[in-house]
Amino acid sequence: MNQVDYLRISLIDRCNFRCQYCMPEGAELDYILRQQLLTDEELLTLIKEVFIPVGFTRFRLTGGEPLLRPRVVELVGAIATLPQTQDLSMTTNGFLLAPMAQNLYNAGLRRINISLDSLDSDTFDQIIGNRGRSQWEKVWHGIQAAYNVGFDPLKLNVVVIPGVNDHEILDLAALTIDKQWHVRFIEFMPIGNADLFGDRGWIPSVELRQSISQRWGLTESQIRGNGPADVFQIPGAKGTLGFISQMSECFCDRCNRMRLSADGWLRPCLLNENGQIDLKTALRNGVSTSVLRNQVKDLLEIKSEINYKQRYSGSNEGIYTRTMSQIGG
Ligand SMILES: Nc1nc2c(ncn2[C@@H]2O[C@H](COP(=O)(O)OP(=O)(O)OP(=O)(O)O)[C@@H](O)[C@H]2O)c(=O)[nH]1
Ligand SMILES: C[S@@+](CC[C@H](N)C(=O)[O-])C[C@H]1O[C@@H](n2cnc3c(N)ncnc32)[C@H](O)[C@@H]1O
Ligand code: SF4
Ligand code: SF4
Repeated sequence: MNQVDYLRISLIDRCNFRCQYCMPEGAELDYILRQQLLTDEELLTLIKEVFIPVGFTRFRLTGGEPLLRPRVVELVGAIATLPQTQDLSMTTNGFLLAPMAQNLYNAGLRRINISLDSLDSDTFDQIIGNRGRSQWEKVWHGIQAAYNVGFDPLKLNVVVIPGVNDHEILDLAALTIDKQWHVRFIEFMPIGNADLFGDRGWIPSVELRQSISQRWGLTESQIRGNGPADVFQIPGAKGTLGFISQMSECFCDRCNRMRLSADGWLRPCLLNENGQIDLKTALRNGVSTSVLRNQVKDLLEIKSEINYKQRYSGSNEGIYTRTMSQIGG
């Protein structure tokens, strides 16, 4: 059985963007009330007394938009300095990153994944649901700031949506040639916005690899991440290209992760709502952390049975009570 040692922690369900693929358009989401969010203290208690003792050593902070979480730099520092933390990373949309990058780095964050779905500011605004002043430049500054501060690896996440940004694949891939950036193309999953997904909202990674390969050639990279990406490289490029192909290929047999929502629900599989445990309510009701540890251990035992089994069946199959922004991706 795969070792499950990677916890994706959603710090907040709110976001300053409304990406088309992540949230249903126009719908009002039920945001978690402030008093229902895990406090910093509760989160640290769960990490120290529940997750680390059962074997978790790698943590990713996500959201919603994690940089909207009050005192996020302090929280990063508290997790980074735990002796058992082997890896601490963050996934962010980058909008608030430029002025925070150095402080996050100083607090102990070393690697960061930033979403960037387009190099064109109009397309970008369309994807992120922005109707006001363009936000692209601020995100681009965030990426540059993270690079200058020394985040390594620096990964850029692109959700590929047919007819929206698929014409930019080569331009986005070209970013890896001169810079040590790692661009990852993600197949759109039918969770978040069923209407946009439609009958087939994703392009198989193999097709993207073919067009990149025709342009520059493409070799398998020696570098592997901690996650589900298959990593390739344009010959001679400084960075790499990752492909996260949850629709066309199955990587569930190498699944190494669970997810903790901002309101304290532990979720064993992104694409399956079975088996979730409400750790926050238990903690607030005075259940001891040793009992919670045993519950998480039991969940780890049965995780492979809960893991997503149906591959794409040709229709819009995603019926989920939480959107991606609420789960953390
Ligand atoms: N189906 C599925 N998709 C995942 C899983 N983990 C990540 N993804 C997808 O990959 C996207 C990017 O994930 P990131 O937050 O950048 O994290 P990662 O790729 O696991 O990160 P690294 O540790 O840097 O390799 C997510 O938004 C999801 O779309 C997973 O366990 N299952
Ligand atoms: C939910 S976001 C949270 C972190 C941060 N707000 C960001 O966008 O990077 C994490 C990741 O989920 C991805 N994502 C969201 N909805 C998705 C979907 N329907 N299919 C595939 N990936 C999705 C985003 O592109 C992003 O890389
Ligand atoms: S993908 Fe990230 S930035 Fe976009 S709406 Fe979802 S949580 Fe917000
Ligand atoms: S779909 Fe579920 S089992 Fe498969 S890799 Fe993602 S989280 Fe793991």
